[in-house]
Amino acid sequence: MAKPTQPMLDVENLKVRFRTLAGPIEAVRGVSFTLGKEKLGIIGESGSGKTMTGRAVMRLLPKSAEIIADKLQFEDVDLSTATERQMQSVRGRRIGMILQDPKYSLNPVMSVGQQISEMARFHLRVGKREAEERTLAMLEQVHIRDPHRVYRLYPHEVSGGMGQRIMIAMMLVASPSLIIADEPTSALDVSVRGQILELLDEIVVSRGIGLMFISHDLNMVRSFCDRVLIMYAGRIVETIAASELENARHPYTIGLLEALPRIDAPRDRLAVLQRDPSWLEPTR
Ligand SMILES: Nc1ncnc2c1ncn2[C@@H]1O[C@H](COP(=O)(O)OP(=O)(O)OP(=O)(O)O)[C@@H](O)[C@H]1O
Repeated sequence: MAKPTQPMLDVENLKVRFRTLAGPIEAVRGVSFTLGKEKLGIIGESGSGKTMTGRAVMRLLPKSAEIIADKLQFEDVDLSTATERQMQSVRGRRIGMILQDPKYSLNPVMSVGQQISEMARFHLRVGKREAEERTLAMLEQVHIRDPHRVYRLYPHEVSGGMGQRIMIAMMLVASPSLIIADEPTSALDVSVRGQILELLDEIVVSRGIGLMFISHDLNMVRSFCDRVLIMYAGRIVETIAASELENARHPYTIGLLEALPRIDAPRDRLAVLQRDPSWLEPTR
C-alpha cells in the first residue's frame, strides 16, 4: 500500500490513560500511524478509542487523562512537549476540529457571522473589517448562497446542514493544514450527509490538507476515505487502503464487513461478529 508522502502527523505508540477511582483505564493502548495530505478514516465501535485518539492530537482531554507517546509530532511541533501557549497556536489555527453537532459548538447568543469573524480576528490578528470580509468569503466557499443574510443569523435559525457548513467555515478561516472531524455527519439527515461529505472532500483536495475522519460507519468511510485505521479496544488492529478493504486480513475487519447490510444480497439475519480474546493482545 502506498504510504502518504511527507506525513504532517506522525504518531508512535500513543497511549491515553485515565485516572479513575477504580484504578487507571487505558482508553488508547499504543497506536501508531501517520497522516499526510489524505483522508484518513478511523473506524471502530463505541468505546474503541477513536475520539480519544483525535483529542490526544489536539491535547484536548479531561484533566484526569494522561497522554504517553514515543512520538506525537505535528509538522514542526512536538505535541507531547509543547507548552500550553504553543498548543493555543496549534488548536484552531493549524489543526481544526469539527464535531458531531454544530448546535453544541456554536455560541447561541452571537450571530454566526460574528463567531466566524472572532475566529479570524483571534487567529489571524486581522482588523474588524478584514475579518468580516474573510467571513463572507468563507461562507461563500462552503457554498452558502446568501452570505450577507446568513452572517446575521443566530445558531437557532439555521438547519443542521447549514450549521455544519458554518462550523466548517469557522474552522477554515484560519487555514489549518489538518482537520479532525469526529462523526461530522452523524447528527444530520441522510439527504444532507452526502453534501457535507462532498464539501469536505472538495476542501481537502483543493487546499491540499489532511483529514482525520472519525466514524463508526464503515460504509461511509469506505467510500469517502483514502485509508482506514480499524480500532478495537484501544488498539489499531488493521491499517488498509479504503479500496483494499475487501482484502482485509484481520478477523475483526472481516467481521465488520460481513455484518454490513447489503442491498444486492439481502439476508434474513445480519451476521453476528464473533470476538476473539486474542484481539486484545498487542499487535507488535
Ligand atoms: N473521562 C473519562 N474517564 C474514564 N474513561 C473515559 C473517559 N472518557 C472516555 N473514557 C473511556 O475511553 C474509552 C474510549 O473512548 P472514546 O470516546 O475514545 O471511544 P470512541 O471509539 O470514540 O467511541 P464513540 O464512538 O462512542 O464515541 C472508552 O472505553 C471510555 O469509557
